[in-house]
Order: sequence, then C-alpha cells, then structure tokens
Amino acid sequence: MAKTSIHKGLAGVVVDTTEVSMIDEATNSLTYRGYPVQELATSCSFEEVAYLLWYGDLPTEQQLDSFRARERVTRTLNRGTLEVLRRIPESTHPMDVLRTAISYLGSDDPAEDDPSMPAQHAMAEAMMARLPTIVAVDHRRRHGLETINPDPELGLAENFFHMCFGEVPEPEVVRCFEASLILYAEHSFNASTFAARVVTSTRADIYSAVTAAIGALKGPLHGGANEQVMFMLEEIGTADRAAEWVDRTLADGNKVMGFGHRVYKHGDSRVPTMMAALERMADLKGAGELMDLVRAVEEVVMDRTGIHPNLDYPSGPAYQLMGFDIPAFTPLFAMARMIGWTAHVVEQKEEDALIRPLSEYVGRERRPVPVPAQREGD
Ligand SMILES: CC(=O)SCCNC(=O)CCNC(=O)[C@H](O)C(C)(C)COP(=O)(O)OP(=O)(O)OC[C@H]1O[C@@H](n2cnc3c(N)ncnc32)[C@H](O)[C@@H]1OP(=O)(O)O
Ligand SMILES: O=C([O-])CC(=O)C(=O)O
Repeated sequence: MAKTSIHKGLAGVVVDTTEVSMIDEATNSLTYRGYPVQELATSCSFEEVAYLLWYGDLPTEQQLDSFRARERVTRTLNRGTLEVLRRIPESTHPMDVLRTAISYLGSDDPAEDDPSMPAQHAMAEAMMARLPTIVAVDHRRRHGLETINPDPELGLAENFFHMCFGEVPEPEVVRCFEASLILYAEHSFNASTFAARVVTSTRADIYSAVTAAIGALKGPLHGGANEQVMFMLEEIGTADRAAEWVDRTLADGNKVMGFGHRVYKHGDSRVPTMMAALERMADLKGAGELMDLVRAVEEVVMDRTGIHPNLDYPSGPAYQLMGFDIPAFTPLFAMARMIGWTAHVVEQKEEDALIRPLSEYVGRERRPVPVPAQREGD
C-alpha cells in the first residue's frame, strides 16, 4: 500500500517551466511563444513557425530567406542514409523506419556530441530538412516506387508532396497540410517531448533525444492515435452505423481513438482549425460521406461520454483525403513535432538539470539470497 502521495502518469504535476508554448485549458487556448496557434496556422508557413519555436520570434524577411535557403540545401540524404533505409524490410512500420533513420543520422554526424547552441540548432535544422525526405523515400518504397529527389525550387510542404507523389497538388491541399503541421508542431510537456527532455537531461545528444521521442510518439495513446482513427472510421464504414459501433466499443470497455486528452477536458484548442481544414478537403475531394461519418461518430461519443475529439481525430481523415496511406499518418505528425521536440531539447540543455523522479517500493520484503537447491521456483 502506497504511503506517500503518488501521481500516476504524472497527472496534474507541474514538472518545470517552459517558454516554448502555453496551453490554457480553461480558455481552450494554445500559444507558441505567445502567438495563438490558430492565427499561426492560417497565416504562416511551417518554416516560419519552426523558426519561431527555435529562435523565439517570427523571422524577418531576410532571416526567413536565409532559413529557407539552408533548409532547401540540406534535404538530400547521403548515400549511407539511403543504404540504411534500403536495408530495412519494406514491411517495417514507418515509425520504426524513422526511429532507425534518425539514430543513423546521429551516428553519421561528427557534431553529434557538440553541446553548443549553434550546433544544437544546426542539428535541429538538419533533422527538420531531412525527415520529410526520409518519410517520402519510405512512402514510395512501400508502394514499389522509385525515390524522387527533393526540388530546391519548392517550399517544405510542396516539396514533400513532390517527393511522395511526383506532383504538387492544388494550393488548397498544400495549405491544409501545412496547417496540420503547424497545429502538430508543439504541445508543451506531452509524452514524446517529455521523453526527449528526459534523455537530454542526462546530457545525451539531440539525436538520442529525438529517437526516444519517436518511440514515444508511435504509441496509440499518443501520436499513433491518428492511424487508429482511420482504421476505426473504415471499420464503421457509414454514418448510420456509428451509434451501434460506439455503444458496443464503450460497453466492451474500450476507448474510442481520437477522443479524450490528458490536459484538455473541454475540447482540444486545435480541433476547430483542423476540422475546418478537413471540411475543405472533403469539399475538394467530394468526400461528403466520410464527413458525415466523422460528424456522426463525434456526435455519438459526445452524447454518450461528454468526451471531446483531440487533434488526431480530424487529422487522420484529412491525411487520407490528401492521398497518404494510413501507416504514413504518425510519421507526418513526427515531421511536425520534430520542431517542438528540438525546441524543448535546447531549453532543457540550457537548464542542465537531471530529470529523475522517485518511486515508492511496494514489492517483496527484504530477504536473504538462497542457494539454487533451496529455491522454491514457481
Ligand atoms: C495528439 C495526441 O497525442 S492527443 C491523444 C491521442 N490519443 C487518443 O486519442 C487515444 C484515446 N484517448 C485516450 O486514451 C485518453 O483520452 C488519453 C490517454 C489521451 C488521456 O487519458 P487520461 O488523461 O489518462 O485519462 P483516462 O484515460 O484516465 O480517462 C479518464 C476517463 O475517461 C475515459 N476516456 C478517456 N478517453 C476515452 C476515449 N477515447 N474513449 C472512451 N473513454 C475514454 C476513460 O476510460 C476514463 O474513464 P473512467 O474514469 O470511467 O475509468
Ligand atoms: O499534449 C498531449 O498530451 C498530447 C497532444 O495533444 C500532443 O502531443 O499534441
């Protein structure tokens, strides 16, 4: 029986301060370095938001030009990375591919153990530029297609579509995609960011921190939920089946993926913006039935439980309408969250305090070690 006060899952515990972002649950607001995320999602590029999260303020025109230029010349993967990707079995989940690829990028970077701020920022910028290329190479090989090289004439989001599909879609699709990246980019001490901060607190390198974060994001209670949302919608099929499916799921004691949140109890601040992007995608692609299904499931879950959808709920179907297959969904989240993870790595590095909580022991009492002949076995 626990004697001290235990905070399971660290729920409600304020672990540290941060200047990167603020969630105000009471007003359903989320700000990145003081700017409301909804405004950033509708008026900025992903590159501008990355600059903001890393360097503390939005870039001037000149700063943005040189930041963009750096990103464009860093996208290409070297032969070693491409070779590592080729050696991973094609059936491997893309999140495992990312985890391996980032780990390899670290082993291949002579600056890996340089703790200086310029080196940290340079490595973060390199990962932001290369991760989309890794995701695109993997996306194409899973579909038996040749790799498409990055196009330095295109912005990050447009180039990503080019590398995945060989063409850039209508500006509206790119805009919705970019909005999703901005909404996904940062969310304070979520599980994957916290994992990155724990690794950084031991003075380990930024690649190790991001590798750990990718592992944490993969889980279906966190980033992996956007894939589960789409599997669920496919299983339900049509809006008229939503009530029966949700009732059965809840009666079986299972969770409905894409709903609920550790921090937001009155709705996720990012959902209205992403839901609007999904609606635009559904209009563009003539996917009215999918939209009916999305609305029907939300209505039934809200009616039965009062639990609101989180960002993974609208982003899953939006990514499908943009042309991505389900295994690519969480890697898209990772491409975006790379920015938040590394902004927190930099903050944690400056702080230089080891993260090491306590536990209360509730196992067997102290006892002597018996010789093998005296052991009882099971
Ligand atoms: C971008 C993101 O990573 S957002 C999160 C994405 N994850 C998901 O969508 C997975 C589904 N959701 C969940 O599992 C949870 O809501 C979490 C893990 C996100 C947050 O959970 P916690 O803060 O730990 O709350 P917890 O899981 O204890 O839920 C509290 C209660 O609400 C219920 N609940 C929470 N989420 C759901 C859900 N999605 N479906 C049904 N019931 C739910 C729980 O069963 C629990 O009920 P109980 O008190 O009767 O046991
Ligand atoms: O904050 C969380 O716990 C999960 C989440 O929504 C995110 O990481 O975007």
